[in-house]
Amino acid sequence: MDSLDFGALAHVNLANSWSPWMLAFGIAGFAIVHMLFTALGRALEYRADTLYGRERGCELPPEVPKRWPFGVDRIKQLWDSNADGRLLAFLCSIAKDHEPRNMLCQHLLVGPRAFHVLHPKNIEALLSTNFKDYGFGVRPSVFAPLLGHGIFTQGGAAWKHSRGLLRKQFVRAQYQDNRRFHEHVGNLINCMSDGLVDLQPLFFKLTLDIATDLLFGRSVYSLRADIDQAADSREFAESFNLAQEGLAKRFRIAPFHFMYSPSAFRKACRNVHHFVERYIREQGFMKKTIGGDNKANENESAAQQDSASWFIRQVAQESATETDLRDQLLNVLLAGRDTTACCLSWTFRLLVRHPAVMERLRHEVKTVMGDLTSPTREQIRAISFLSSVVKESLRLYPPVPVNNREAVRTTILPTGGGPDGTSPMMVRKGEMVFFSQYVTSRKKNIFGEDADNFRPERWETGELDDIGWGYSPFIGGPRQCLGEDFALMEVSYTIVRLLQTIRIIELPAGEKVEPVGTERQVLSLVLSSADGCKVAVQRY
Ligand code: HEM
Repeated sequence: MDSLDFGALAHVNLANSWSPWMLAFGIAGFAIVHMLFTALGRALEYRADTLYGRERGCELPPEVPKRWPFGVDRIKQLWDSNADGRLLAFLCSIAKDHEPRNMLCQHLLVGPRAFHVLHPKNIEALLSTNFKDYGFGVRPSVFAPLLGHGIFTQGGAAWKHSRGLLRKQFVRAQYQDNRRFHEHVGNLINCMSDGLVDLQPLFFKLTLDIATDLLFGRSVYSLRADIDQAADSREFAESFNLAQEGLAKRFRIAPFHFMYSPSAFRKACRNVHHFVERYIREQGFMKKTIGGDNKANENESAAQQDSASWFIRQVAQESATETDLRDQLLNVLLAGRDTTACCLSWTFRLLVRHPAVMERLRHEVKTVMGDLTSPTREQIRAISFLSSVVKESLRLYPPVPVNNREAVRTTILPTGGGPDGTSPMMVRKGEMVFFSQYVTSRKKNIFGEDADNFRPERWETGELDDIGWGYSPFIGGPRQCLGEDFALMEVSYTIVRLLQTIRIIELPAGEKVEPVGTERQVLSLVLSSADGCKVAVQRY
């Protein structure tokens, strides 16, 4: 019995002392088998993709030359040119080195292969024909702290829902008069007294005021900061700017974005969220959705539907929670605010440097408008040279100058591969495709020998009638900018009113005139001028 007892005891002890080891070995064994299977799966997938590409005649484009391991020299060049405010000029110079086809790929650090495509056929495949083969990669998590889940960061069914919901509101906005613009552009004009004015920061305030007015039905009135702006609106505007700067920093280091989340950035995001949530609650936009029943909103009175807050009310109807509603509005605010401000700012920078264009525009505004002071949509459309000026400004300075997508499955770009650059190119799952309207805009085989020059007349002669995917500052395909019409009307209205109310808007004495595209720029989420948009003004 005794010996039996000892044996049983020894067995138990042995089992106790061996079990953690066995567990560790088991886990390690499982991990190794898992890794082997994953590697095998990847190898098989890689081989199947290679065959798929070979059968379709796919070839790679040339690789961007690099001298140091992992392309560290290239990263340094990108970093330095960005710090110098000349990143896009640097990208253009690389494209020029590879004329005429400009199709390149590169590997940096240990990241996936990245393709750089400029050919309109490839842009069309990327954004339209093979739209479903691409996603945003890390974009959603880069933007998450401020934007949460909304149209700008979503994909798949969630994006489709957001798109359908918001599209209805933007269609409705097209039938509205320009009253909203009138008030805020009036505030802008009041901020300008005779002498030197930097228009760029004023345009950022203007577009924030207009966008918050459209989306929330309540403007934050940042152009009235020195008069009667409410304290909470001021805090929102400041926090939104700070949070956006933080997002731009995270975007710049995209694969390592999680490393940038300082407390000031997190606080700014929190302030923005609290402001919108408080407003939603105070106004009771979600009140009737308690218990998941938001049908009651459909019975809103006609007066409510017509009120200034129609946009937020409509979006609330199809939002499940307060957070969904908040996120959706912040997504649109981010998409629509800086882009429009940059467009206005570059347009005036160009106009004051091209006085003959400014003069002709003034003349056409006067001819159509006479002494009328509140331009309607129809009157704005009748000033046809205005649309050419804005188009040309968006060509040379697209507010979103560089963009990218990540392949969610292996797919094909129709051209650019092989020694003569005409073979299709295979993009494997996980690889990146970069495209740049800024660089494409300077291609002479698309826009002619004077592609680098500001010449709005090129849009009047019919020479660009077939431009198609060669010109897409609002991109195209299923994710085409929803605010295009709104933005163009906002920009046009502002230009008309400034020309009507300010007798002289010109280049200040001593201000530099550099060839288009050689000035210092700031590339954050959008493209702005490092030296602002300084003008000398004299009112009537
Ligand atoms: C000149 C001004 C503008 C330009 C150049 C512009 C450009 C763009 C571009 C390039 C995109 C695509 C981004 C991507 O998918 O990677 C986009 C998307 C979007 N834009 Fe604009 N935008 C402008 C103004 C506006 C305005 C004023 C609004 C709204 C008030 C707006 C709302 C949106 C929305 C909601 C999307 C997301 C569409 C989707 O993903 O389905 N944009 N815009």
